[in-house]
Amino acid sequence: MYDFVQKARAKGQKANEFLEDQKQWMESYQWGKRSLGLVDFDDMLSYGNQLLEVKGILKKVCKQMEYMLVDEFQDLNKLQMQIIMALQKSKGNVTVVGDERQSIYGFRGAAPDHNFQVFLDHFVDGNDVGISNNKPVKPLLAFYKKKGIKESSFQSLDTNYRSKALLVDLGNLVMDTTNLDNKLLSRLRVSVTASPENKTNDRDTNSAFLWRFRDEFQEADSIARCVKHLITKGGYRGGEIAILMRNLRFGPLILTKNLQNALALQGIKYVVRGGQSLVSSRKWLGLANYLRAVCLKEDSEAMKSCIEDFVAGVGPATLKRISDLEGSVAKEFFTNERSAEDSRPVIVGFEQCLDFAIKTLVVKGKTRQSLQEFLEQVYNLRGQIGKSSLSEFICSVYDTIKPFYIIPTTERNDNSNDNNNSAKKDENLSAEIQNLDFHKDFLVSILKGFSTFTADSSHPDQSLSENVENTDEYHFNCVSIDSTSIATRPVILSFVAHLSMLSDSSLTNDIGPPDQSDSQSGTSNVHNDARDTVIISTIHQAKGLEWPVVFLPLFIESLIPRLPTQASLQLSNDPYQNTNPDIIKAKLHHHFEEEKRLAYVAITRAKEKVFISYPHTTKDACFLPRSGFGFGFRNGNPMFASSKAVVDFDYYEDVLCGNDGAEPFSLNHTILSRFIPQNLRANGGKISEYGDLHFVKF
Ligand SMILES: Nc1ncnc2c1ncn2[C@@H]1O[C@H](COP(=O)(O)OP(=O)(O)OP(=O)(O)O)[C@@H](O)[C@H]1O
Repeated sequence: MYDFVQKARAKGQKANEFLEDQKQWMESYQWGKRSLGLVDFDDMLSYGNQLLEVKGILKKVCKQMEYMLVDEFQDLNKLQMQIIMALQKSKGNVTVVGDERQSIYGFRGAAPDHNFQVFLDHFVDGNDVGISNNKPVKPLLAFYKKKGIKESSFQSLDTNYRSKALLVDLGNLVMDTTNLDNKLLSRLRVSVTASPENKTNDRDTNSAFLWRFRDEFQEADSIARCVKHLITKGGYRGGEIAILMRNLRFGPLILTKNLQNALALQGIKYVVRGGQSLVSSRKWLGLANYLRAVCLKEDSEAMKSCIEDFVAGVGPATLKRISDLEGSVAKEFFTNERSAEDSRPVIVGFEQCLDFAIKTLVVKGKTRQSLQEFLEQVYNLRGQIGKSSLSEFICSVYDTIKPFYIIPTTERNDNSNDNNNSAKKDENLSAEIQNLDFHKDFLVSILKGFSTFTADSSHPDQSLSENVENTDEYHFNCVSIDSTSIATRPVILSFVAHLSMLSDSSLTNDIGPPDQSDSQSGTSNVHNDARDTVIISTIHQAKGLEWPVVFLPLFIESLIPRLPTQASLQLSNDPYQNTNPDIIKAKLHHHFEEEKRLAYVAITRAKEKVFISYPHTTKDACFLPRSGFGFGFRNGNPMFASSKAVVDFDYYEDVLCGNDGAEPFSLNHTILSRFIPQNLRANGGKISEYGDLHFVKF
């Protein structure tokens, strides 16, 4: 319903244009909003627009601004365009920047052709407003010359300073196959070239990769290993890497789940953006950290975060003092537990430092007491591993941290320099507990919805959610956390990954530039450091952003390009129109053009490397190699038009594309017919239902 309302409003549809049942939807949606006292995003636009009609307001607003600059102009819908029109003070005060290739908000009513047309008709007055040395858009000028528009009213931005030349080529290949049926847009299009600097860089030859994997588990695992490799050996930081996907969910399927598990198992910090967050709360992150701290003794960062969250009066300064004991702990270990001949290095985790700090009175008084109590709780919970079921165990962890969320700040002992910091945090946490019904039943319901592939690695597809009891009955085998066996850890980590996805927005909120005091004191507060956090995001959310390295997993038909649904084709209720092959063809064309632009946006987010991948076993194949996108496999090697892409990780030889011989491609191929799976192609123009999706036969 929301989807319908959103689209209708974005298109500026009026009530009298709706059918009877659509009117009812609209009314009940409005009623629901009003009764809850809510204003949605479109309301902000339409109320804003209405406000401008109130006498005096428009004048007042316009007085405040001399010039207007509109970025991402192609994405404006009609309502937004109306606002721009209203705010236009005089010709020449509006500058718009847009790229028709990046128009990916058609589903929200974006109408680039309409926007550019309106701009040319209403805003351009022929004033010479030359602002750069870029070339004007020649073809467009020829067309508009007779209207008296001067050349410098248009500037073409045709140099890509962001990406390596091969990535620019790849983007162009994708777009070259786009058939523009709109004259204005085709006149506006300029061909993009890489900047001279990006053309000459040696690394360019290793910038684009196409991977095919056995299945989505192998894909996720390999991406996580590759990310790790890039961070540990390639000199990249986590925050320089993004994993972009068409959808983070697909119906009930959580598409990022495998990736999250794989990243968690590699110890890579990540944040999921753009997903539908079921629970937006920091407390879920707190629970996830506590689980990690209990289950993974070596996860120092999780333990530090827990202490910050759950131990009163301890903040970054105290944590740093404790971390600094690393050397002393190692020395003690060598003296007491190692023979003189054993020269293996020793890795000291934060927990050992904490234990040492308590023993040697490096921390004193109430802080020491609180830290000791915290450690004892952790040890107690660890003792349960191997004895209780997953749900019992997680509920015990929850019971342990629950009091920290409900004890008011004033009753907490704040006894160090970190008081302010921790008091503020406590305040946030207790505000959250009041707002959300955070109780055990809810936790258990999440647990019941949790399915993991790690419970029985011999059956990677086993979904524990099919049988809740399975999860509940699953007992940990791992008797000691120190054991090298990881038999139970994946289960817990899977759950942690699952949980952190539920709390993705709270994680996102936590990410920010490193705290000044932290960098001065040398403390690394990794959890709050965006620079070390890999981003998992939707392609739509990545718009306008860039990363040195971009992974594009699950590049499979049905995700990208998404197959058209009845709704996406916006078929009308008129049965004649729905069976008219020309109309259907035109709408399909429109649908897939937008999907290709999405691929273009995804590819052009990368500055240095892009890894496009897809699992082989799914029913849906990757459409890239056989589409007009201009790249595919030859003799088992991924190739683009220039054959320049060479995979540079020997490490990954085993997981790279299989030998499927040449798979030729043709730039001239009719994209449309290639996109529609063979079995769905038929004569006539009937719509058939296929599972939940409606496919169109033509
Ligand atoms: N003249 C220039 N010289 C060097 N680098 C530049 C120049 N202009 C832009 N860049 C760099 O190129 C990258 C892309 O620039 P910017 O984000 O402004 O482009 P954009 O057209 O808005 O991109 P998109 O619309 O695809 O998101 C940035 O890293 C920016 O610093």
